[in-house]
Amino acid sequence: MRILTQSNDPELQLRRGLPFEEVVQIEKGDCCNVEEPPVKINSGFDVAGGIENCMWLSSSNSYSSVLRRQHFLIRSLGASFPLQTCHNQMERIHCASVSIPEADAEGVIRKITPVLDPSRHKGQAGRIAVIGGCREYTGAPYFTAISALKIGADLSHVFCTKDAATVIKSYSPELIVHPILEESYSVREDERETVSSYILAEIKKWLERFDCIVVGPGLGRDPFLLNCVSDIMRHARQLSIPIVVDADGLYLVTNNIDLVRGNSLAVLTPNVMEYKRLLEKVLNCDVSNDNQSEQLRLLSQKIGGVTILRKGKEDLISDAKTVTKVSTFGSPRRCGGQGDILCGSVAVFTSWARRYVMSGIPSSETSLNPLILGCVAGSVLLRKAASGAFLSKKRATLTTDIIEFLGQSLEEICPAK
Ligand SMILES: NC(=O)C1=CN([C@@H]2O[C@H](COP(=O)(O)OP(=O)(O)OC[C@H]3O[C@@H](n4cnc5c(N)ncnc54)[C@H](OP(=O)(O)O)[C@@H]3O)[C@@H](O)[C@H]2O)[C@@H](O)CC1
Ligand SMILES: Nc1ncnc2c1ncn2[C@@H]1O[C@H](COP(=O)(O)OP(=O)(O)OP(=O)(O)O)[C@@H](O)[C@H]1O
Ligand SMILES: [Mg+2]
Repeated sequence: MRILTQSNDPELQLRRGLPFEEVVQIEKGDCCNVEEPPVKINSGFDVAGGIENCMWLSSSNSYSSVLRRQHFLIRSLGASFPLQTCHNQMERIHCASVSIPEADAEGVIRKITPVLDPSRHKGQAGRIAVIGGCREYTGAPYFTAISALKIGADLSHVFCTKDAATVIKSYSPELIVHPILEESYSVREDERETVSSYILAEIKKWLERFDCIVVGPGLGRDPFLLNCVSDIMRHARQLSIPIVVDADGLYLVTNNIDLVRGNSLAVLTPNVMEYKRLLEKVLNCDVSNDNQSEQLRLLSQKIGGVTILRKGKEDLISDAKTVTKVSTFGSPRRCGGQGDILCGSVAVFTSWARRYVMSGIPSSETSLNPLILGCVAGSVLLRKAASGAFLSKKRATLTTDIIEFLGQSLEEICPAK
């Protein structure tokens, strides 16, 4: 038997003309007769003699049946490999790649979505704040804030610059827009200290009322503005307010990772590029497609266990302890703004998941990190709304169309009693 020595990717093996061998699942600790000694999986434990979750591929069957069987066996593994130490050249795991378990995302939504109880009052279904919106970007903070409302939050605030405030207010009377932030061009050098103190004091009046804040959509990269937002993030952390960091908030955090390091109430939602930049900065390595699960978990661990939702064709989610994914629904349309919807969705569901977990209802979900639950729920709802919008609008699908499908998508998963 030969373990895949070149790569986890059977297709790559094929291209290299290497033969496959019988697909065999080896139970943990089994010994097996292999012509070659088992390859050491550099994961802090020795597999010589006993095999830990290794896979072989068969040369007797056709490639597709091999791949099918391999996927079946991998799914049955459901294993979580121990952490890999990350060198500049990620050590390759010499076993077929292990698929990441799919979350029961709709089940999570049904569990954590609160009933519309007539005895509850305004605000109890969620108060969300978006910190973002500048001269250049006004759509993103609107997408995030209105999505939170459309999903079921009671109040949605936007803290943005003066230039952006009038524009965002004009998009919707539903949003409470605070023109508090400033960019460098509108602040004299000698006033910066005073202005940034004023900005923090103004936001402090509101912060502790929020169940979750989203930092980044349409924030832009103005140094003065980002410095003020850093102070706001530190204050939110002192108040133990959950925080979702997206878009230019990730630009800020990637360059100041201590803003979120070790914050168990922080969720990062990087897209492909933002993830690449974060990985380079924190782990000093490239994105590896061979062991996405371990790499994501290691990244989260290196940042002290923050929850990371790696956006993409499949949304991968980890808090360094668990790794799960959401790959259902989705649409082939890649219009700008879908990530903004996602972080608004994650913010609402995270606040609901925390209430659910703190309610003490005995359930398998209550043992999970509520931020993981919020990411799973936030992701599947965005993806379901995107697929609904695409079915109706096809290539003309816009982010505003997807937002219009959020309510119906949630209703289909979890009907309002
Ligand atoms: N209507 C509005 O107001 C909206 C405002 N928004 C706000 O804009 C700000 C910047 O956000 P962003 O997404 O444009 O910047 P970022 O993600 O750094 O991409 C930079 C470059 O990376 C690349 N790239 C991106 N994705 C990739 C992929 N999947 N796979 C491969 N490559 C990929 C791509 O480069 P290229 O393709 O040109 O090589 C892209 O140009 C931020 O504050 C956000 O909130 C947006 O939310 C949209 C709606
Ligand atoms: N190739 C894909 N196929 C299906 N769904 C995808 C694909 N890429 C992303 N998605 C879905 O779209 C969501 C947003 O991902 P995207 O990469 O567009 O974020 P973003 O670049 O931050 O968006 P924004 O334009 O708002 O900044 C993801 O959470 C994922 O569910
Ligand atoms: Mg984005």
